[in-house]
Amino acid sequence: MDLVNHLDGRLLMAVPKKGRLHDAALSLLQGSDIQFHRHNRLDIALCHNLPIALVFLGAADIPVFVGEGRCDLGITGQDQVAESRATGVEEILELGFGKCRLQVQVPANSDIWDPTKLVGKHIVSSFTNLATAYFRRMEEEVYGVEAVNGEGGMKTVMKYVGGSVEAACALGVADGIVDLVESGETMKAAGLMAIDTVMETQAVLIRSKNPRNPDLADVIHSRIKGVITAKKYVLCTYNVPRTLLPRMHEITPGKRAPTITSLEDPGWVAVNAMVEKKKIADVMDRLEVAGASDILVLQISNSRAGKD
Ligand SMILES: Nc1ncnc2c1ncn2[C@@H]1O[C@H](COP(=O)(O)OP(=O)(O)OP(=O)(O)O)[C@@H](O)[C@H]1O
Ligand SMILES: O=P(O)(O)OC[C@H]1O[C@H](OP(=O)(O)OP(=O)(O)O)[C@H](O)[C@@H]1O
Ligand SMILES: [Mg+2]
Repeated sequence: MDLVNHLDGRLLMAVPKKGRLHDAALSLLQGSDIQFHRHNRLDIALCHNLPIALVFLGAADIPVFVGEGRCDLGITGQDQVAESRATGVEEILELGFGKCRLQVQVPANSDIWDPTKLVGKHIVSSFTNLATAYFRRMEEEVYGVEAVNGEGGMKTVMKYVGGSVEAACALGVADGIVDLVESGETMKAAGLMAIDTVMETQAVLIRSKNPRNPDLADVIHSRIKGVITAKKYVLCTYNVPRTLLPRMHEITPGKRAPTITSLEDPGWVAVNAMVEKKKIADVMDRLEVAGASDILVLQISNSRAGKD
């Protein structure tokens, strides 16, 4: 198949080809009804039902491709967007997965508790741009702005490695590292401790500032937003005496406002409100105490909020 000719006129969407963001990104595409078949080993897949092609790339390369306008949309980490320094990229939607922190780490048995103590030493990271900017700030604290930006410049030595960054201290290559931490298991296993956070990150939907088909990019944005909202919220419905509505409104304000429907009994109303999944048990307890009855919670399989 001549894939290149088939790409003409299609919106190109970059998706992490492996790693921590791959599965969750594919599940978002599935929820958004972006149908495709990826041939074995091919990094480009045409969608059957939309004029879109998916491009499977490393998470670090995605902001670069989108920033240069070679792809129109992409899913990657905020850390990768910041590290790439891509200027042609907009972060348009936080996706709620791939949450972790980029942290400065040192051997747990070392006496370095303060990151300024790493100034002038050897640092290893996959995020050398972010780490360099961070240590420039530390050096400015230690030596003053002029000394750091003048002749001689940075004294901290920065080295790039593409993975398994945690091994660098044990191998004697680094005094400290800058790497991602989620559960802390990897850091602990490597005998390291975190002494500062460079940035918090999660996966984001990014968009080129000049997408090929802005209307289709908006449609995909809106579909993905709908899937995320549906995952985050449940629909809570209950009956309540009309006189208690002000209190109920406080407990379930909904996303915009709750929907109130009259019942045959003129003294009663039915209420529908979206509630964040993580708060629903507490909300149900409070509704019950406040006098609501027939409380039901329904899963939302998809959603579309419309224009804000
Ligand atoms: N432990 C983690 N928990 C949550 N999100 C993470 C974690 N590690 C990385 N990420 C996020 O995923 C992005 C891609 O990192 P990942 O390590 O999956 O990619 P990779 O290095 O291309 O793949 P691999 O490590 O499999 O070679 C990171 O930039 C970060 O945003
Ligand atoms: O705090 P934790 O839950 O242990 O997660 C953090 C680890 O996850 C990522 O590594 P990954 O699995 O991508 O391996 P890599 O180092 O080879 O990239 C990251 O680079 C950390 O090493
Ligand atoms: Mg990795």
